Amino acid sequence: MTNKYEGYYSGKKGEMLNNQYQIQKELGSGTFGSVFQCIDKQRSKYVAVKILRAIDKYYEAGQAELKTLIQIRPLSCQQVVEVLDYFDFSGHLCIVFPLYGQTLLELLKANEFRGYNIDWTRELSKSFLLGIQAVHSLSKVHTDIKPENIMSKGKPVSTTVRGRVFVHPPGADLVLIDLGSAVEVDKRKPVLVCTRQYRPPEVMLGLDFDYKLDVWSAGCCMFETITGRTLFRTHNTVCHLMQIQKILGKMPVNMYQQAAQLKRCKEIDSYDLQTGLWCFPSNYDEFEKQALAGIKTIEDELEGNKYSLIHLIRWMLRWDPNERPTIQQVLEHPFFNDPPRDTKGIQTDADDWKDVIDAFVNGQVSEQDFIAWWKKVGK
Ligand SMILES: Nc1ncnc2c1ncn2[C@@H]1O[C@H](COP(=O)(O)OP(=O)(O)OP(=O)(O)O)[C@@H](O)[C@H]1O
Repeated sequence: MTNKYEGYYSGKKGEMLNNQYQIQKELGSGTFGSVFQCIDKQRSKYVAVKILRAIDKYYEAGQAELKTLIQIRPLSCQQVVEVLDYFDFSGHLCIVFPLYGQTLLELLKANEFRGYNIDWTRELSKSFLLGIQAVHSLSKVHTDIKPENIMSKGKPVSTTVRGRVFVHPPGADLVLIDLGSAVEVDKRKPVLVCTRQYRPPEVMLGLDFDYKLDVWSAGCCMFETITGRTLFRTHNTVCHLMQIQKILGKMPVNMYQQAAQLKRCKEIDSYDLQTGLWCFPSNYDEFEKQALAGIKTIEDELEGNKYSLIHLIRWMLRWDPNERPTIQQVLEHPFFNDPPRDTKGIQTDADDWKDVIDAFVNGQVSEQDFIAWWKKVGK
């Protein structure tokens, strides 16, 4: 039955869709529709059926998602959701996917938000970055990279390491889902895309965005994978920009100048041109002040981890999208070539390299020079 006002389909257990898919239970729902676990009666296997809302704009969004899914199929990328079938059912566009395990958010929750160790973080990140790379190869920006849109392919398993149980995907197989917000890079419009916590500054400022939007969001997801914590926790744009400022330092003035010229950012008055700082808006919540006080620099937040990871996340989280690496550069970063290490041994390389780190943080060493040095010292 369709909810007349919101257009969601409320599927009942046992109901047949398209004479082939029998509904078992609802797996989740989002802005665009609901996802049900079903049994494919023809192939005798479980599948996930996304039933788009029966409202024109969501039907059209579903068609756009389908188009991207079909375009990406020839790449045979194992890290992007696969489309198995699609059909119209009572005015709802339905898309059939393999049944995956749990979202990265659910996995982090199952581990009580303790985060994964560095070796798991490397493998899990590589997996979803390859998914993003496939989307970018179609000249599209995903625009909604977040732990809820990254899923374990298989049913998660529990492993005990030194008395501690942790839940993880079998292998490190993750898959990027929800291509419903993907936009062609040439046809993108300066609209408010991306889920709040993973939204980069250029989107908040109303500037044009491109592939580097996904790089920012992926950096936030990598931070969350290693720490178990969401990097930016706020619902207010200015407070969000202030949190970024606390972590990364001052926003480049040219970004303010562009935003002021384009006049798409209604919070622009909270930027103080004299000090070059974002300042609390009049409508901020006391909670926002506390959240800001709890924020440290990336180096402090990730203290105790290998510097290659700290360096990479810092690079992915540059204010200026032009200074962020491409997904290709991310995947080629030394972090992904580090030999796996046991959690006990990883402590920190940072002490050995303090001078180079300081030079990088102070802007005296460029990314390229840093990587060249890195390769030279055999890392
Ligand atoms: N193939 C799948 N297997 C198992 N569960 C799935 C699958 N696809 C989606 N889900 C579940 O359904 C939820 C919603 O899916 P999806 O993100 O595609 O919907 P949406 O309406 O586009 O959401 P959003 O509002 O985030 O854009 C997911 O977070 C996940 O929990």
